[in-house]
Amino acid sequence: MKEPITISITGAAGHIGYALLFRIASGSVFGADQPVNLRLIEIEPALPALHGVVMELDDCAFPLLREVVATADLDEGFAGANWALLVGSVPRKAGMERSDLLGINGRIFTGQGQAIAKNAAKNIRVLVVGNPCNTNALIAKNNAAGVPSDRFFAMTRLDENRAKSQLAFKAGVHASDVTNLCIWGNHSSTQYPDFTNAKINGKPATDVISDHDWLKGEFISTVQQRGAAIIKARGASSAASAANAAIDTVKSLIQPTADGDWFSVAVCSDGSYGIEKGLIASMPIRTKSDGSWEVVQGVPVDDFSREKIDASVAELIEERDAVKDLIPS
Ligand SMILES: NC(=O)C1=CN([C@@H]2O[C@H](COP(=O)(O)OP(=O)(O)OC[C@H]3O[C@@H](n4cnc5c(N)ncnc54)[C@H](O)[C@@H]3O)[C@@H](O)[C@H]2O)C=CC1
Ligand SMILES: O=C([O-])CC(=O)C(=O)O
Repeated sequence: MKEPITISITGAAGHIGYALLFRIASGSVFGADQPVNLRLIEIEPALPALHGVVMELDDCAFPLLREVVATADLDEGFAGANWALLVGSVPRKAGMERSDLLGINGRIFTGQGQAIAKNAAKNIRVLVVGNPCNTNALIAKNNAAGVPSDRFFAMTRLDENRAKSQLAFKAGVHASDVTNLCIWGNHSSTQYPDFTNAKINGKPATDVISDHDWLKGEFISTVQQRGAAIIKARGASSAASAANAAIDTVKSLIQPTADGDWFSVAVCSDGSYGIEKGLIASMPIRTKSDGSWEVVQGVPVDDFSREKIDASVAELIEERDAVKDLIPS
């Protein structure tokens, strides 16, 4: 039996938390031979609800689940963490942009970044889900002195999965037939789902789908606005699909990427593709056989794509400038 790994999850009593914890505890994320410890972090008022969730975890009698800690104390919550899934934060309501949450949520990620730096394991990896996730990840990264920048990620996988499903519906194929789908930029309504490099059963999506007006118009706006459409329909923001995307992200970061493919996650830019260094921006990523990741280089960026990527990166710069006081110089 392997040594247990420790996963810290904030917002564990929330909607996404409820859809996430049980899949991690069951072994469907880190593997059927990998025991896990869960350190579940909530704000004080949500601790009673969190205790109910812990009772349910107990009642599953998961063979791989070892220690479960429920706490509002960040030092205790991130102690020895190998992975930190930062979900805890307020979701937006109908009519809001995700960036409207910066003032409410941004501050959460200063203390969490500091606590991660102080308490987590040396190999910590941090996935930020709470919105606006790119800039919250930027805040966490910049407050986590000593933790390398390549350990911080923000989630754009839900957007990738949404884009794959939309292309698959249009082409009359299954979503798993769609590969090489990159979301560029911010997890926001400026994000760019790049159909120009996507493939459907190995062929360019632009050859398989002849309706290029749809690709350039309705496809992009459907993906950009999908979160808002779910809030309108459900009266609450995506939770099960978001938890599923968080799981897909972690799995993609721990398993080698299929040859020639890539996946989407926002990482700390090294300046690739002209994206300002230091921003947390989504781009094409692959995981190598040694478990490290790299930005896939040489993905063609035409004039149409360039304009879209630049618009989303400009928004990331605006968000960063708006939270200057949360980022130590
Ligand atoms: N990146 C993405 O693709 C997506 C991101 N989201 C975002 O995920 C976040 C969580 O969504 P839901 O689970 O639906 O919301 P929710 O309101 O159901 O749960 C959030 C939980 O976070 C907790 N929380 C608040 N502040 C906290 C703090 N400082 N420390 C620890 N926990 C704290 C709350 O008590 C609550 O239990 C929202 O910001 C939402 O916008 C949602 C869907 C997709
Ligand atoms: O739209 C929202 O506020 C929640 C979210 O991030 C998504 O569903 O992509």
